[in-house]
Amino acid sequence: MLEVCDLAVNYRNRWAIDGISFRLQPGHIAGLFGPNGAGKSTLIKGILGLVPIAKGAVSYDSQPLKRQLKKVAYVPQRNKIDWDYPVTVEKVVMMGRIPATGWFKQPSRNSREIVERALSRVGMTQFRQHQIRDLSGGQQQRVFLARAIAQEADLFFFDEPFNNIDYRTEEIIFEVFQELKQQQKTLLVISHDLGKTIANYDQLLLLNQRLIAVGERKRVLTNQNIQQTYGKLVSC
Ligand SMILES: Nc1ncnc2c1ncn2[C@@H]1O[C@H](COP(=O)(O)OP(=O)(O)OP(=O)(O)O)[C@@H](O)[C@H]1O
Repeated sequence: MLEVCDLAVNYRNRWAIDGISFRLQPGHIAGLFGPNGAGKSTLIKGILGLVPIAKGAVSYDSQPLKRQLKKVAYVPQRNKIDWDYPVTVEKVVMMGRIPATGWFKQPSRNSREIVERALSRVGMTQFRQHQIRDLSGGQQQRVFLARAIAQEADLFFFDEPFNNIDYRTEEIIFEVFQELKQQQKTLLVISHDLGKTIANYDQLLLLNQRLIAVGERKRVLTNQNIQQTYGKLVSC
């Protein structure tokens, strides 16, 4: 189980997030929602130690998560990635194997098979030798999903994977999420869609600097919680 306890991140004397506590169970998909600037990306970065945390603790199976980062797959927002970097699709997915095999080692046959299966799963096999910068946004997102699959992690963090993608890519992403859930993985996904895709999440978190609500969909999506999170009523 992932446990976040009283987490806070401060940027230049301003609290981006404060007092965040929650737990995520294996075999659950959690959706993290909140307005722009609510601190959603910061929360994931704080959990992973990618930004300094001002206070709080994060543990996985009762041990500090920072000592178990090999078990984590993280897919950042697409617009935060340098897409001009010259690298092929296959190499990007193979990078998912580095935590397991180490740097500077020739990929094992097992790793090559895992990468092949991951590429096939997201429908990108025929693009394996393409440069990542030449792909469409949705194709790039599929490649990063394949890299996360290839990592064979226990915990998965996705920052807005659904931005600017087509319907089929969205479908593939949710199919893979369900497969990971069946494998008892733990998923935390940032999204903005409080519409029909909300049914894919077992647990919702509403964030606006503080955690407004966390838990099962029906209990979380009350008008009062949504108003507190977004500052106005939205239909969902
Ligand atoms: N490196 C940084 N230095 C200073 N302030 C930052 C930094 N990163 C984020 N912030 C600020 O912290 C707040 C939370 O940002 P964050 O990116 O976590 O929000 P978000 O909920 O992910 O937003 P969005 O939905 O727009 O992606 C914002 O006010 C942002 O301007």
